[in-house]
Amino acid sequence: MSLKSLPIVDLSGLAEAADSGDAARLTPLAQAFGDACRTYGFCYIVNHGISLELMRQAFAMNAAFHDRPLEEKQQIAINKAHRGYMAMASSKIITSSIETATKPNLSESFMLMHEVASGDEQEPLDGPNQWPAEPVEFLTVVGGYDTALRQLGQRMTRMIAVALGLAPEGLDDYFRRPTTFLRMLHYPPSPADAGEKQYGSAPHTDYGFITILAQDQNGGLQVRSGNSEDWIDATPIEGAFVVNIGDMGSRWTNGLWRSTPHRVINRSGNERYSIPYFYDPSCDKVISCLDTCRSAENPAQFPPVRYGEYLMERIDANYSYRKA
Ligand SMILES: O=C(O)CCC(=O)C(=O)O
Ligand SMILES: [Fe+2]
Repeated sequence: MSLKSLPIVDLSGLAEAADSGDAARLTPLAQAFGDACRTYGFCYIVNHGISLELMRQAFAMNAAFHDRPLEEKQQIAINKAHRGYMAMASSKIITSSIETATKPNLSESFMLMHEVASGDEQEPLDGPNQWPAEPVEFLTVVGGYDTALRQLGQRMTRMIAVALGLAPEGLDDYFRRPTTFLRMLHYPPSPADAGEKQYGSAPHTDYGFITILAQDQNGGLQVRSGNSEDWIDATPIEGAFVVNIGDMGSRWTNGLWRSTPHRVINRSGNERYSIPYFYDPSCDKVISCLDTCRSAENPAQFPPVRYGEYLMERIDANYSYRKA
């Protein structure tokens, strides 16, 4: 199958329906979202409840942070808990089944994860976040954005449960301590002489459950069309998020929902900023094929896996700082 543009799913009413666990009101949203996930693994969402103003403020912080001097950003260089600043060219996608990455990605980023107080660490990636001292509003704005996105992830998970034939609360237990990554990305313009395979983000699938991505107006994100070699532009829509299913989301659903390859090439000539938010299960949860996604004719394709173990394998393979 090939497609020209991603479907747009209207989530009006999600907050009330999800918070009250109202399956009947979640059903129409769940149907539209589930269709997109089965067919494309990608869609835009609109009327999702996050204000345009908050999105704009988060982008302003993204640009202001990356404008700070490199030495200052390096003071919060990414740590073993995967939190902090990742300099240009430090992530290369090794586990991609799509294409062997030959050059590091042309991007720098700031990674914020779910907060774990010092002394409360239980999992390999647990630990406190590293906040920059400048810009001074960063913690308040980005912390607020992170909280809002977590709530959206929670609500969408109730819709997703319904889409997968469960009660609205059917997946709640897996997300008691969700594993979250908020990544503030900066992509410089791709140089005019950039050769083949020089990407802002090389072709990959995401590891986790769902990704809720905000992008600026520059464009550059492309999504693979069906099983073909064509790429379609995820053209920016102001105020919308691009949502996609990650490998764990696909595995959980026995492959019924797709984890679709995507890539970024910033040909706009401008600095490009994006903020993906990865909303994943608690690390201590074992993910096995959902009962509603298997049958005698369609048995489970993947063995159960503890989410934390699966995640560490992917993270250790893809980030050079972990090998240092
Ligand atoms: O920057 C983007 O538009 C996409 C980023 C992405 O795919 C990722 O970080 O996994
Ligand atoms: Fe991605």
